[in-house]
Amino acid sequence: MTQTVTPELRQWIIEQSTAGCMPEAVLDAMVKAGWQADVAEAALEQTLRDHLQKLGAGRAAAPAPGQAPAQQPAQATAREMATVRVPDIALSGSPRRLDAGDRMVDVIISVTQPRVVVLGGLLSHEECDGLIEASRPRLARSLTVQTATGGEELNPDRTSNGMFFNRGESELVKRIEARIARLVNWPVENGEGIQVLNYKVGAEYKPHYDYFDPNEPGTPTILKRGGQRVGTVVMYLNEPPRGGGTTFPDIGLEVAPVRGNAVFFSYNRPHPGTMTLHGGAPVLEGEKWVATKWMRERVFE
Ligand SMILES: O=C(O)CCC(=O)C(=O)O
Ligand SMILES: [Fe+2]
Repeated sequence: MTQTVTPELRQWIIEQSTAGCMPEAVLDAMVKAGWQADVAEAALEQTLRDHLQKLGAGRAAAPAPGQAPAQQPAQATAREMATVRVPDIALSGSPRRLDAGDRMVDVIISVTQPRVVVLGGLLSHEECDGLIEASRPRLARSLTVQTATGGEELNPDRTSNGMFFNRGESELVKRIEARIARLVNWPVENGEGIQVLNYKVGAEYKPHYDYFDPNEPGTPTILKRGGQRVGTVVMYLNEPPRGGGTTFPDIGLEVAPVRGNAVFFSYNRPHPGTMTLHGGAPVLEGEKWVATKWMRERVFE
């Protein structure tokens, strides 16, 4: 059976995309509604391309008489058209150290795909201790935002204790937030409050993605506050003698938890294709403390 793309479907695609739905989610919904995957993909790509061209034509100046019309941009895929800007660290020229404003930070490892950068000395030892001590009275078994409802729940995949600082709540928190914002070129206002996690022996955070799953019914509610997550910085506040590394199974990378160091990674769409699956490996000896900073597309308040 041949399926025909109707004007209603085109209109629906444009509405979903304008509302911030990623192409993968729109595609998925179409397939679930009975569209053949190849028809759905072609319709999505063509509709978005036509729509963007129409928007662009509205803005572009008409060519002067006798002048050739402006060249059409190279054909982009629907995914490329929907790609968002993400936090990133300026590493062109391969600098050994980065100026984070009030502190120089070492570049230890950088990976381009996925974007992962291991940073040395993002925090001083005193700052690590300061975060741990400030968090202690507020620790509770970690809750994860539950995308099914938009609420919070106890997550068996995450056996750590945790708490959130409010953004800018103390001089220490403010200083660290400003440093991260400068390093990853992303506004402080787009960041969630720093989260501190404490893992005891045997505790872990099973591999997961930090973005919110577009297929979960609670996700649109979560996204109203600042849009998707697009980047993460995990800072190590202490050093468990064994275990507790941050693993990236898709690329076989394990980052050792070294006090004051951090791992940064970014993801331009909420999709496993970003290869940003990661987890906190079980702590085998001692305990582990980390502070996580998540960055959103827009202002988070
Ligand atoms: O504990 C770790 O190494 C990873 C933490 C993490 O993935 C998170 O906080 O989202
Ligand atoms: Fe994570």
